[in-house]
Amino acid sequence: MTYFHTHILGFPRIGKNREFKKALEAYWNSEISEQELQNIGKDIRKYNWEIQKDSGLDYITVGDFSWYDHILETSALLGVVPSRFKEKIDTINLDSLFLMARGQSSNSNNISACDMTKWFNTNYHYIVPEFTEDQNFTISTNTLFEHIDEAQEQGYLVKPVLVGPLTYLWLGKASHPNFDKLTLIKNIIPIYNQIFKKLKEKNIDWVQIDEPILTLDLSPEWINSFSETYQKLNFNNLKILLATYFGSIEDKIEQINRLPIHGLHVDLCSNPEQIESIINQYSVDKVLSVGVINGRNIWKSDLFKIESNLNYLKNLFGENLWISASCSLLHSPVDLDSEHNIDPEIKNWLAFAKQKIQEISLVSKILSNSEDKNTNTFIIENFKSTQSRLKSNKVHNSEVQKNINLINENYFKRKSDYKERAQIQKNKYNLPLFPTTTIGSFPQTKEIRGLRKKLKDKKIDLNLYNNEIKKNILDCIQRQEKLDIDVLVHGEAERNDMVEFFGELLEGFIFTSNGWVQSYGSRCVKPPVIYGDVYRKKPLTLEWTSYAQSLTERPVKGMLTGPVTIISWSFVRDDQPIKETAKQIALALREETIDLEKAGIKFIQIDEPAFREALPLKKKDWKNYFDWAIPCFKIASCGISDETQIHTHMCYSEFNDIISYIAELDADVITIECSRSNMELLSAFENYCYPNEIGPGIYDIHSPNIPNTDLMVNNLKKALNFISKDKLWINPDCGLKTRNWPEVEYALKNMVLAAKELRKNAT
Ligand SMILES: Nc1nc2c(c(=O)[nH]1)N[C@@H](CNc1ccc(C(=O)N[C@@H](CCC(=O)N[C@@H](CCC(=O)N[C@@H](CCC(=O)O)C(=O)O)C(=O)O)C(=O)O)cc1)CN2
Ligand code: MET
Ligand SMILES: [Zn+2]
Repeated sequence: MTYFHTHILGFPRIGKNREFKKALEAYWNSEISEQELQNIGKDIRKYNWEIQKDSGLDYITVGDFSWYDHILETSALLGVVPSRFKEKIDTINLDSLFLMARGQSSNSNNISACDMTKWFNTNYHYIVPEFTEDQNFTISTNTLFEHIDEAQEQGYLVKPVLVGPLTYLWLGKASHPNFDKLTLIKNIIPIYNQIFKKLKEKNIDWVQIDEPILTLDLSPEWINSFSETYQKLNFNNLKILLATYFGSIEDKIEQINRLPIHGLHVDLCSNPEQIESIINQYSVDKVLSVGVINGRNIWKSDLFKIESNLNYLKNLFGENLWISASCSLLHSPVDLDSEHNIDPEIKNWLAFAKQKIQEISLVSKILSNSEDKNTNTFIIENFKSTQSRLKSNKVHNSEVQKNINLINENYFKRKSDYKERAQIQKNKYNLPLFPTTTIGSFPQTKEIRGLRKKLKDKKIDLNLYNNEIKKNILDCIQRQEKLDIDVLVHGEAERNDMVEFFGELLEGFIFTSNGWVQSYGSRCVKPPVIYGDVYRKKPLTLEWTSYAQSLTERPVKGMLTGPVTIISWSFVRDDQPIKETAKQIALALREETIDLEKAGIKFIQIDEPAFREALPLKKKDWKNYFDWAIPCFKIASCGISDETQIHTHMCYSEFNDIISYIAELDADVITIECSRSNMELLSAFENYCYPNEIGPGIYDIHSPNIPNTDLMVNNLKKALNFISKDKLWINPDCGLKTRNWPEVEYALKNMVLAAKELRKNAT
């Protein structure tokens, strides 16, 4: 009987009940000691490893745990600390990691945090390494080795995971634009060799090296550097499993096959077709680990389908075929067994990280024709679930289909073009030059969150909850009036999250009680699940927005999340193309904008912060994406009259290469994050002659450091080099929900003063 090894690339580090978040924040608030924090980490790892062992995985993956982020952890391992921290960091310890991730602000000394950015096309964020030309690398922490000892002491067969040297370099930023960070590879290789030596001393057999950049469009220099680097790495008789994920490596399989590695992991969920090229070019004498269980969604896998797809590979590779999930399970919630409120029919269709591990094990058993009774029971259960989902009448709704069929070209067009609209809007609203606004959310205080928790636990009723939220909205409006902001917002107090909130209100979604996924550091999200056709049964935001507008003479901007972002930050259906689901969401949002307009709301923002992140990793796939993403935004935003002003907001964006597509969205105003690039990002808007109005974020809301008015004025003057004065808005770079009120009031006071200062000079 042939045996097929099983493993995962990584497991969520947040614990079954977000023990990670709670411990981390308690430690930062000095409520627990470092020892207590470390003990909680140990418990989480123990739990994670037990799950892998109990399900019968052959290797336990170690090295995926970090108290903040695994790229930051790699920087710590390799001793990469930006010079501004050097005075504070002697030897690298846990606090050094937090200092780099969060920066430090004190009266005397502000040290800015390292940049944080999106992890490929996911909603996870990593801390960006910073490299200088004379960058030194030395092994500087023992965390990885200690975790290996810990797992071995518990009796596990350990497969450590390392971020590959080229992926690590690629993800970092060079200290100045003319310095090619790839030249640093020669300094990194010896350190990896020392790490391999240490791993060998620990009797490690297989090591997983993650090189996900192999799924990107890479320049020839970077591709060639793979063979040079891997030739120079001295694996010390360790066996190397090179892990790729999030896309296809078919364009590089020839080079990969020549690397002195012993195994390759490929993601057959994001790109099943690549298997053809792999079969043709990859040597069957090496291990092929197939990622057949999707690490990015929550659906039970169809095990029979997987089996039939793998039959050919099974014969070809024999025992060299390994079974795994497509990518690290970091992107899945931990355990479906913690869910007690999901409709049982739908719950039966789901699998979280723990259940996905069981599926991996089952696939291996099915392939080996294992006859044990347990396996058979599971397989029959799996078959029943997948059939039940296929046949359920909960999924399809003919009314929704009818409305989708009504979509015609008028749905994608505002009545007049931007120039005419702008004139109409200018005459009507009479806003000052350089109008001020914010991005939507105001502080989500402990009280607001506590209130929602009490509502959930049925300790208060909905009436009381709504009244308390109304008080918050009133307070938020009054504070904005006092600050003299021009276009107000209601503050989003009623929203747990900008996507989950809409998921809870729209039909076709379910939401979980405990399906948390790490987004960055201690911050998590609970992505809602789209299981069926989406539609709007009743207005979503109308009541809150109208209430806010009733409290003030100033305009209140309605606040919606756009179709691309709702899709990207939810778990989506895999039984129809994403663009179909996006269209349904767009129609629901269109109905909402029409209702808002009818109720007298003159400004409506449709947030699309995930517009860039959702872009396919390879340029050849961009057109396909824009062909649905842009029309969906337009379906949502074009149902209203010329005088209603549409805003959109994007953050974490590299705009240069997609600016023309952003212009196609034709939002009247776009507010964007660019304070961290010192307004340089705006050159894209200038070069392209961006036609509509722009609000470049004037300060970084992710940091507690707040610039004074002079600095803001300076930055705005820079912005005026790129944007004409009649098109410039003034706003922070993102929502303010993670900040506290004193910070927010101080920052916005400075911001409004900066606007006034600029107006003085402009007239
Ligand atoms: N989905 C999404 N993705 C995004 C963003 C975003 O806003 N949403 N922004 C960017 C940055 N990412 C972010 C991700 C998460 C958070 C964030 O603040 N998350 C909160 C959770 C938000 C939430 O759901 N809050 C719930 C409360 C959930 C909770 O923890 N409840 C406590 C009790 C509440 C208390 O007493 O404090 C419990 O159950 O024990 C609510 O407000 O109702 C957190 O981790 O703390 C911020 C930014 C990019 N990606
Ligand atoms: C991540 S983008 C956030 C936009 C949202 N309107 C907010 O202000 O929080
Ligand atoms: Zn934002």
